[in-house]
Parts: sequence; structure tokens; C-alpha cells
Amino acid sequence: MLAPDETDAAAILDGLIATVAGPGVAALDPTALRRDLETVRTALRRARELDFREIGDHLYDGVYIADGSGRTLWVNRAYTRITGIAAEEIVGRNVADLLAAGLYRNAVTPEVIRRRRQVNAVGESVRNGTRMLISGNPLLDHDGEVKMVIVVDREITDLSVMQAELEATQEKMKAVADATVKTSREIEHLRRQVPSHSLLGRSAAIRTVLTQIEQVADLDVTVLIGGETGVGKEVVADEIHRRGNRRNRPFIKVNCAAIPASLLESELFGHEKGAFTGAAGGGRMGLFELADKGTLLLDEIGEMPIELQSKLLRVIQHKEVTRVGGTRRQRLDVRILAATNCDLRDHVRQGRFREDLFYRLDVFPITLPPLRHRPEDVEVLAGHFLGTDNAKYDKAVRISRQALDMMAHYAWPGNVRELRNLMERLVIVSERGTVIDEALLAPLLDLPTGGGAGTERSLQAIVAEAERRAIAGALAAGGSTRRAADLLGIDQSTVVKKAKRLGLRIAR
Ligand SMILES: Nc1ncnc2c1ncn2[C@@H]1O[C@H](COP(=O)(O)OP(=O)(O)OP(=O)(O)O)[C@@H](O)[C@H]1O
Repeated sequence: MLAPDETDAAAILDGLIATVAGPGVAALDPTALRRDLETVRTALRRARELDFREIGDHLYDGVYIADGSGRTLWVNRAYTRITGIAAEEIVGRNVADLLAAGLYRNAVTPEVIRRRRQVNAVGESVRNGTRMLISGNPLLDHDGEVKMVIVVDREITDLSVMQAELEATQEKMKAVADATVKTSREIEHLRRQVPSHSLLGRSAAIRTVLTQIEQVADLDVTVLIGGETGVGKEVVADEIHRRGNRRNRPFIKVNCAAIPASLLESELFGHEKGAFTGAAGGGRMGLFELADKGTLLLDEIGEMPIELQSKLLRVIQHKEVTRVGGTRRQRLDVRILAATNCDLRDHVRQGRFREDLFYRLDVFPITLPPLRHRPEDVEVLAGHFLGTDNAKYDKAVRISRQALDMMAHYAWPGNVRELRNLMERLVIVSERGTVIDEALLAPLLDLPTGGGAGTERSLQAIVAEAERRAIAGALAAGGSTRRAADLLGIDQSTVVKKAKRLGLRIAR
């Protein structure tokens, strides 16, 4: 690009040369000559200081410059990138020729020259179809004549793509927002359809428990839920959380018996970086922290090692937690629910459970009686499980009145969990439309069939029975799941899982 001063200087030089070489040397005006020479010197100095062509080549927009007659003087690199037209093809040629040659479909330069003012247009490159926003400006001389035309081409293909993307994103966002509204409406609808409580049963005991849940749900007090294994303690905890004002906050459950004692502390309270061998590199948040503002269920609390009980007591009392290996105390707002299937008072008497912790937890006790003490719930529960399993396995299995009576007289050592597992097993093994009767049921409950005929047992049943005996024996001999695990040479968590699956009462 020629700097205006440089152009001026060149024109003046041309004039000077013409004048000096011509006949009128004597007519030279020394003052005007001195002034002209000074202008030339200044212009050349400025041209040296700033190389406008180089600057022009670094512009993102295309630049096209023509003289006042429409003859192309210069284009920058971006012009070639945008239009696909190389400088050599057009420099020195008049825009009228270029139009005639088909390099341009229309051009703003002739219009700028004609109107002597800015002309804007939207155009498209004949070569590559790039869409451009074209803005032509005249550079006028002292007499108001067009000395140069400077045209800037701004690519708008990018802008159109961006616009299209923006519109697509906005549409997607709207779709997500609509879907969210729809989902929350559906959830609300489903919530209204779900029975008001998932703790089923028609016994007086269950009705009492439901009243207690109602009374305590909205309060922040600690609830200690007691009862044999499989009796529904977790269901009660779920209900308390679901009906309480923390229902939309986290509900974290931890089974104190299923986590090895050595890891339980860091699981509950978290640990700082490198607190112990095997600790995760960057430190880790504990379950207490995770449950902040929500509810934490400490299941099988009776299995908590005594050394941890004092730390738990401190956390509950002071409502703050310090990670293992750390010093910083963090304030927490956690509602505690605890569940146990052992007699905690007995543990306190034996020195296995801290008395002060027991009283901290036993603020509002809820006890679920075993299923054998509320036989009237058996039919309701059996019917419910039959319905869900029929739907799950696409069967239409029914159950006879006699079979239901037989169930009502059964002792259910594994309580509701045993009943639930039994119903599922019955649905799985039954043909569509079968009616479960006493004959089908008795062998599964280990009761005499009445007919006296021995049933052939599968290897799987024999193995399950052997496993059941071994685990029951180890639990009885060891007195706790930890010792049972030692006796059997398996993990404590495996003992807990298998005992639950087999409907065994976990002896302490
Ligand atoms: N009253 C009930 N209504 C519906 N389902 C129930 C009821 N009681 C228990 N259940 C079901 O029985 C199974 C065992 O219940 P849950 O896990 O609550 O027992 P638990 O007392 O917490 O057992 P554990 O002491 O072994 O942890 C679950 O599948 C649960 O849904």
C-alpha cells in the first residue's frame, strides 16, 4: 500500500523532474521549491518508519486499493485468501476490465468514484463463493476529487456459520429446558402415584412405626432404628429421609460392618494427602462431608470399632469433622440415622459400645418387630412382591390361600428379606399362570410337605444349604461377623453379604 505522504512525495518528485528538465527552469520559485523538497523529505522519512504494506498484510480483513480512475494499486494477503484472487491478476488493471473479464460480479469501486462517498454492500466471491461485507471509502484530494479508493472486505461466511451454530445451540438449550420441565412434571406425577409410604404392612406394629416416622421426619434429631436383620430398618431410614425437610439433599448410607475396620475411619471422616500407606494421593472427602446438609445412615452401628466410637461421638457433639492426618476442622450439618440389629444396651454392658455414644444415638428409637411377630403383614408383603416379580419376569403367577396361611405360620429367620427372596425364587421357577400351593412352597421353607414324598434337590440347593450351615455355625461360634470371617478365612464383608442373602440372623 502506498502511504498518502509517499504518494504525494512521488507526485511532487515527478512534477519537479518535469519542471527541472523542461524549459522553464528560470521560472522556478525558490521558496516553493524549498517547501516541496521539505515535503518530500518528510514523506520519505515517514515511509521508512512505517511499512504500510507489511502492516496491511497482517490485517485479518481483505484490503483493496485503487486509484481515482479505478486502476488497482494494491491488495493485501487477506484479500487473496478471502476472494481467491491473486494480486498479480488484478494489480495495474482497471476495475471496469476486471468486471468485464468476469473476476467480479459487481464492485463498489466505480460507485465510490461516482458518488465520492462510502459505499457498503454484501457480495460473494466469483472464485470461491465466500460471502463478504464490502465497504469502500474514497480518499479525496484538496479539490474534493477521488484520489484513491480503499475497499475493505470482511468475510461473513464465518459469521453466518457462527450465527447458525448459535441458533442451533439456542434450539438445543430450549429442548433441554423443555425436557427438564417435562421430566420434573413426570417425576411430580409419578410421586403422586406412588403410595404415600413404601413401608408396607397392616399390623399395629407397622402402623405405630409409620406414626413415629411421621413425628420425627421433619425434626433434625438422631434416630436409632432397631430390629433383626431383614426386618425393614433401611426402609424406615429411607422413609424418614424422604419425608423430612432434607429430602432434596444427599442421603448417604454406610454399612459399618461391611467396611474393614482399618478403612472405616477414613471412609467416614476422609483423609488428607498421604495420611497413611495406600491413601489416595490428593486426599479424600469422607462420607460425613458428602452428607453435609443431608442425612447419613450409619447401618450396623454396633459393629463400629470402639476406637472409632469416640471420634464419632466428637463429630456428632461438635458438628465438625477433622480428616485423618489433617488438623483443619470443618463444620458440618448432617442428620444422623443409625441402625442396628443387635442389642446395643447389651453391647454397652459388655464394654463393646460407648455408653455416651449410645445415649447420643438413642434420642428417638424406632424398633421394628420381627416378621414372625406380625404375621398379618405376610400376606400384604407377599402380594406386593408377587406383583413386582410378575411384572419383572413377565409371569402371571398366583398364590393359594393355603400357601399364604403356611407362610403366616413360618418363623422367617431372615424376616422380610427372606420373604422377598422367596417370592422372587417362586416366580422364577414357576410357569406363567401357575398357582403357588403348599406342595411347591413347603420344600423351600424347609417344612414338611404333608405328602411325605422326598423332593429331589439340585446341587445348587445342596451347596447353598452347606454354605448356610457353615456361615450360621461360624457366626454362632465367633459371636460377630468379624470373628466369623476369621474362622471361615473370608472377608468380613462377604460374611455380611452372604448372611443377608441367606436370611441369617447376625449374632453378635
Ligand atoms: N415393611 C416393608 N415393606 C416393604 N418392603 C420391605 C418392608 N420391610 C422390608 N422390606 C424389604 O425387605 C428387604 C430388607 O429390608 P431392609 O434392607 O430395610 O432390612 P434391614 O432391617 O435394614 O436389614 P439389615 O439389618 O440386614 O441391614 C428390602 O428389600 C426391603 O425393601
